[in-house]
Amino acid sequence: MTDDPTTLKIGLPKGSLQDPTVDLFRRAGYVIEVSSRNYYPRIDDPALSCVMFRSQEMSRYVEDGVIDLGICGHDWVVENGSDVHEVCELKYSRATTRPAQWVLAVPEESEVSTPEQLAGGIVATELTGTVRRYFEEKGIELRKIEFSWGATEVKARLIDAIVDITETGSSLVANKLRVIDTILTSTTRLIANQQTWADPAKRARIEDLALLLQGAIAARGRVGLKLNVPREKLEAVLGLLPAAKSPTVNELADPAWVAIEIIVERRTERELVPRLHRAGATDVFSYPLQSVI
Ligand SMILES: Nc1ncnc2c1ncn2[C@@H]1O[C@H](COP(=O)(O)OP(=O)(O)OP(=O)(O)O)[C@@H](O)[C@H]1O
Ligand SMILES: O=P(O)(O)OC[C@H]1O[C@H](OP(=O)(O)OP(=O)(O)O)[C@H](O)[C@@H]1O
Ligand SMILES: [Mg+2]
Repeated sequence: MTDDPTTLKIGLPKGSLQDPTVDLFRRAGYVIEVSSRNYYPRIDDPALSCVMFRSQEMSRYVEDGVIDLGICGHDWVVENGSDVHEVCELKYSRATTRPAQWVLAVPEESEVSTPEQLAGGIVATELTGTVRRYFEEKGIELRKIEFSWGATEVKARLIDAIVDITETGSSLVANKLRVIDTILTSTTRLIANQQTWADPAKRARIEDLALLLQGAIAARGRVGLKLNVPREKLEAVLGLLPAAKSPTVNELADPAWVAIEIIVERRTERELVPRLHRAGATDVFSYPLQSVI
């Protein structure tokens, strides 16, 4: 890491969020290299220096100014009660773009179906502070909230319940667990040290970084479409396109034809393209987008 005071020190999350975070930086246009035992990834931006931390600890180091910025789950900012500035939400988890959820779960065969029925029981979790507050706010007294180092699902049958994180739900299904409540929903965040954020020059650079990262996320769900249309069918084809943004319409060498270019939601592509073709569009091709800002 550099000691240059103008360099922004950013913490990248080790663990669950590591691969999707590195992938996000690459799609945002950075060349970033991570090697397995070196916790200082190399990045091709001289104004940024990277260090890897566990997501759980990120907000503490950002709060203390050890690093200027960090990427971590919102859950651990809440759990640590850190005074940091949340610059923006970055919508990705370990495997999907869905948020991760901390859920209160019991074995499928358990008679418990409400948190109140857990009074006097033992609950295991990694997120002890947040879980303690949850039960306190409901006025439910437990015998114990036990810290779990991991493999939390297995403990549900040894004690009364667990609070663990779920994203795809496959671990809950595999361990035959039933969710009785959601305690916290969490997405990934870009967080900044309060003093760094208060510095206008640094803030502008952080905002630029946020824009690039969010642009790469926005591009993931969209595709570009390019198509040629006979001029007399232009109106019919335009009528099929999403209304929110007007498409680019370009002249072609042959005055009887025009070319249309538009960005659409990836999930609508399959339905839209055959309809455009039927309406007279030819040479329809779609391409992935690197970034949408
Ligand atoms: N599917 C997921 N499982 C676990 N954490 C996830 C998932 N999706 C997103 N996260 C986020 O990742 C962070 C936890 O990451 P971290 O890698 O440090 O823990 P971990 O995955 O439990 O690590 P370990 O492999 O040691 O269990 C949290 O902020 C959490 O919200
Ligand atoms: O809903 P899913 O997509 O299945 O994801 C949730 C799983 O991921 C995490 O486990 P992790 O790999 O961190 O192992 P750990 O339980 O040992 O921490 C979490 O503790 C769940 O087990
Ligand atoms: Mg884990």
